[in-house]
Amino acid sequence: MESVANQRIARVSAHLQPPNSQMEESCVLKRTDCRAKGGAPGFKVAILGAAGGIGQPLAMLMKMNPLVSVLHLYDVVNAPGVTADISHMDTGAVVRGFLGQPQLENALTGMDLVIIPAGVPRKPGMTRDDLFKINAGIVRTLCEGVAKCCPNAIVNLISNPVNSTVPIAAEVFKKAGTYDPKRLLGVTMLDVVRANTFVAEVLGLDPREVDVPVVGGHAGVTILPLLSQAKPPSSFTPEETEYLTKRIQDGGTEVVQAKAGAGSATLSMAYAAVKFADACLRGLRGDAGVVECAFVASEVTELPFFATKVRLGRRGAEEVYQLGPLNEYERVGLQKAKKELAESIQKGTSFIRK
Ligand SMILES: NC(=O)c1ccc[n+]([C@@H]2O[C@H](COP(=O)([O-])OP(=O)(O)OC[C@H]3O[C@@H](n4cnc5c(N)ncnc54)[C@H](O)[C@@H]3O)[C@@H](O)[C@H]2O)c1
Ligand SMILES: O=C(O)C[C@H](O)C(=O)O
Repeated sequence: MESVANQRIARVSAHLQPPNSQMEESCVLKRTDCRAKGGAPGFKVAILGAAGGIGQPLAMLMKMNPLVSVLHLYDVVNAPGVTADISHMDTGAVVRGFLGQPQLENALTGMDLVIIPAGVPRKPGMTRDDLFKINAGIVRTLCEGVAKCCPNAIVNLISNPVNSTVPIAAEVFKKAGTYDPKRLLGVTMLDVVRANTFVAEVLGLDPREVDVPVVGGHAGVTILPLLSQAKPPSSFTPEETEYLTKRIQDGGTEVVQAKAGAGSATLSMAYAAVKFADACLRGLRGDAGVVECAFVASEVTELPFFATKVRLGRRGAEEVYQLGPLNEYERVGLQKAKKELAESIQKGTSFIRK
């Protein structure tokens, strides 16, 4: 006769996620039989592209974030392995893995925040725009999933070229009738992280004491650090300004060249993505005064999207801040940035509208 325990196991095993079920077949006590069933309070976060160079350290850092109660890891490859690995960390978030397109909807349903680092990275000699051909379609498919399964989620879009993928996402959401410009944020945090680091080096400060706004977009000359607004207030020689601006604009290329064909920034990007996601979650929680730079729908310039400081709240980017006073060097940089940005935005928009 079947034991009561086995009957209970048979009853609950129907609820197992597919990536876990193979592993659980060999166990006598199944995970769903365990006594602790209640999740900690917190937010539900999905990472799309979770098995990648950014995705893996990002998943690890989000598993360590006390604001996260449920972490969904989705990829078209290797999601079960990354999920099994991360799920053994003794932090609060419950981790579930999802593999391939048929599991995208389950990965997204009920999510508060969706972070998207899915897509191919650069190799030496490529621009971010060279990634458009492959990544535009990936972002479209994933955003269609978001529109269907979690239309109220905040989206943090990392996949390059950000200057075009954010307009693509906006058009997908418009088409689905779910577009809320406040909830769609292109992640430019790595530019701020780099600016803080490089400025701190020049000034001989701890980078944690430095805050440099970086506006515009996320590629080459569209990355515009506002050194005149750096905190603590500092003056820079023309040589320092030129060196810092170029180094911040070329930070991504510096890493691509150093990795020599093995991809682009992953670890510093995961750090930056978590810094930004944490700010979004604090905003969602209702914390006051959460302000970061992001590439968002904007009326700050004549362009429909632009990166500036935004205030993050329960509805996403609740306030988009003006540029503030610029010096002559920055005004010239702004004109160059806008020219290139306009083309990249148009390219993204027409990819969906055509
Ligand atoms: N915004 C930024 O500041 C910033 C910084 C660094 C990198 N990036 C960009 O992030 C992207 C990812 O970089 P990476 O180094 O992690 O690349 P990677 O190749 O290491 O990882 C990408 C992951 O995406 C997955 N993927 C591909 N198609 C998918 C799909 N349809 N659905 C779900 N997952 C899919 C791949 O399987 C892979 O695991 C690139 O486009 C890169 O240019 C942006
Ligand atoms: O440079 C890249 O291709 C990746 C990313 O956008 C970065 O800034 O590091």
